Amino acid sequence: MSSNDFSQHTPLMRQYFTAKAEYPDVLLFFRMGDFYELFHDDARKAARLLDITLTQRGQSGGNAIPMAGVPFHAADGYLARLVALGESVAICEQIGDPALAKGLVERKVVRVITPGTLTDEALLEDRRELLLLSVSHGKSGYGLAWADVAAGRFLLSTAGDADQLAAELARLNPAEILIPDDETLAEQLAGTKGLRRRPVWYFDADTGTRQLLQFFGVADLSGFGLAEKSAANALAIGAAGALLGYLEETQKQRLPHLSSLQWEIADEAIAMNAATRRHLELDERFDGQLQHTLLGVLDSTCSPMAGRLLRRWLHRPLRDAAVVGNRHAAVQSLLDAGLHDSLRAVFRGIGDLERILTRVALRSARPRDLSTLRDGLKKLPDIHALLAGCDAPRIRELCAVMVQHPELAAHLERALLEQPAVLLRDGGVFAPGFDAELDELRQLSTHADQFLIDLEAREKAATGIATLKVGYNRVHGYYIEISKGQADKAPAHYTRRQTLTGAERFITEELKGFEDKVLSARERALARERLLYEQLLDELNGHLPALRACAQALAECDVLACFAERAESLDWCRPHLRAEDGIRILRGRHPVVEHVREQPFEPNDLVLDGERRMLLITGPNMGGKSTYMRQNALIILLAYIGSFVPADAAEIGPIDRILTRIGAGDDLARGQSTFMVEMAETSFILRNASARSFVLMDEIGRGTSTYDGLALAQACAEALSADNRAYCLFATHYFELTALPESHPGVRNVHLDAVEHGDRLIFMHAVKDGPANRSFGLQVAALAGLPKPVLSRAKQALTQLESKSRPALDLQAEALDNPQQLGLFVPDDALAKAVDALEPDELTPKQALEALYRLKQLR
Ligand SMILES: Nc1ncnc2c1ncn2[C@@H]1O[C@H](COP(=O)(O)OP(=O)(O)OP(=O)(O)O)[C@@H](O)[C@H]1O
Repeated sequence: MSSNDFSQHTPLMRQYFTAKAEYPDVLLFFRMGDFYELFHDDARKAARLLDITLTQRGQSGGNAIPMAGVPFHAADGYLARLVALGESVAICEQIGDPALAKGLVERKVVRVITPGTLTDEALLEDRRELLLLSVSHGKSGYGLAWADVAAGRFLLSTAGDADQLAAELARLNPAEILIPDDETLAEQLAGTKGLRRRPVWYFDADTGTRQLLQFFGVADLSGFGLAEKSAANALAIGAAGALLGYLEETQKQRLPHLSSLQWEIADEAIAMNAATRRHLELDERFDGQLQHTLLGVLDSTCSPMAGRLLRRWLHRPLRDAAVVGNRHAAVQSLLDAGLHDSLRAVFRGIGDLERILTRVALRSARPRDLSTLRDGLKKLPDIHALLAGCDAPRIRELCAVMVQHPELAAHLERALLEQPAVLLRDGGVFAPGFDAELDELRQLSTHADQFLIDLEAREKAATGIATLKVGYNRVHGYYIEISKGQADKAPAHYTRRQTLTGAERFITEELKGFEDKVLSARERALARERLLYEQLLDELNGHLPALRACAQALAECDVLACFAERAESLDWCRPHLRAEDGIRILRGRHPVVEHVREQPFEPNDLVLDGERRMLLITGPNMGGKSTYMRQNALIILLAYIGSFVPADAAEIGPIDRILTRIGAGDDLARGQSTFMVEMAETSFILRNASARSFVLMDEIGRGTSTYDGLALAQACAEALSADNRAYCLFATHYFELTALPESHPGVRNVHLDAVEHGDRLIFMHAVKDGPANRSFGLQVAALAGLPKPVLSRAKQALTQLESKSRPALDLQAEALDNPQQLGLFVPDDALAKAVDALEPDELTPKQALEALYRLKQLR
């Protein structure tokens, strides 16, 4: 806008435009009295996003000004909605006192509320952290720095390639991402929510180093593992510098609670990419629902901070069996001592100390934050007493960090009312007896009447004047009134204040002093409370590092107690993480399906080792293939976060990755066809799976024509077993693949079964050795209600197809070039094979009956 334009505006609008010019990209909440007003485009946008009325305000520069506003006292709700939509809001407050200002009151942007930097309780979700992530890039890959400002965590990592970066983004799920304003990342991350482009030089490593040194007040960065001048460090420092710059710009205050910087090294965790997290529905289902997810079943933590820690653990299973084993031992010791219930009863009253301490550091803590902190500290002795009987090393370590603060707890106890006011500005925060001056001020304002009655009685007695009375009027204030007739008896220290027809009014030093005190007592009591509050915050800030460590230890104990409770309630067992390779899960169950299903869940084993690395899983639709595959991935994941697992026994060797390819149409929105997504995910797996990776492949190849699909499925299965040598569960409807074990020693067939009973189909859900013999596709279709005429036509077509003989599976190169040679149905000698495979002495009556049904179907 030219200065010419500018001068045409009213002084208020000029003030507005000056503020807005500094924050062109965010909504500006401009404080006017009891409202935050938005103007021009901001007003139009806010009206649309918040469904508030768009009005107009007078004229400025010759035009009506579009305006929308939200009441100051209801601003939190609107801000929460805006940040949830990814918007940032600059809060422009009135700085001066409007009553004292000559002309226009001064206004200033005091902070910018952005989705990734929230700390206000009202704007945060209890159990979900909001992260601000900054990403830099260079020849050696990417540097990542992220902060959970509300909890006071500041971390670093690096990603070697775009795949790893995508995996980290999926793990962290940041609310805001700062990227250099160049093409590399902008293109790569296009469409990611919360992207903010920042000038490229903000990510410069030298600038970053200076910023970090200054921010932490240290002479070098060796304490943060950043001493070495490596390319990875430079990238991480660049990202951290840009992040600090953004925090400075938006928060406009010191952030003393971000007191350290930690590395989270990718190789220390079991890697899971975005697809795996989605497929396993760790904390969100395909349809976006949160219920019936692993976290939904697992999370019985008491405090919100523990809920957040558990979610972080779930997204970052650790490879270090010693650390995880210590968690198992801690859970076991809680169970052995039968402590988890009583511990959890105490944790229920702990509250979100982690976030409260952040607000203490930012001096935005509210009175109820401090009373929650007080109540939490009061519980520490009980927690220590309960844990005294637990000798698990991790519990002992946590107890050592959970330092008790008896003096601080007693101080808060003395200082605060049991239930202090919600807002400091209303007073009513400090307890009587804590501060003599406050008590007196309160006494004055609340007990003024009694004082006057007492004074009147005293003065009557002292002067012997029966008509003497004490009164008050708005003009003259307090007075002692004596009737005309007795006025000359007034003692010498009475000063005449007013003469009325029938009476004289006096004032005394004492009454004057009382008046001064009373009239301002309320204001002064409030000011006193504010001062005491600041002092209390100072004191608490002196203990901040120890209190924060204590809060973190409490959160971890809460999670471990949750694991113990879940293990007991859901009958889960302690897994054994062994050093040798291999997986042996006995009678494993799917934690979520079991939880949701009303009928009993059929447990199944999984044994994988050097000889038996891949299971080809066949069986009817609805038979339980996907459930079986996922349950094993979830059991492995649970074991490596430190939880017990839904099985009778589990021994699991080292795992470096969990990789999954499971179909779901959720990627269509991203403009990729189902088949493209399937192949992209498969190629990721083939590039990344190692002999210690656990891989799930669900019906690979079904997204394209039968022969192409079969050929691809075969080639992938061969590669995974022969080249990657990964532990793999490979579910397929291509029966041809069941011949694979003949040529590939590490591959075994297992199947799930169903039996027809009259016109009903009964799924057995039990995993058995050997291939399935038919798919029951038509029966399942009937169950799903496919129209009868379509079904009968399908039956005819099936009979025709089945009557054509087919060659045995041969997927050598020539066959792949002539896919028509490939057949799709059960080999002719299947009946003979199935009869051979029967061991009549080993069968239960139920299994014998099932076998009979199977044999009949093979005819
Ligand atoms: N072990 C089990 N015990 C009890 N019920 C089970 C078991 N496994 C699966 N189910 C039930 O069967 C349903 C179908 O299972 P699932 O989706 O795993 O079958 P599927 O073989 O993968 O089917 P499709 O081939 O059609 O994808 C599940 O929703 C669950 O309710």
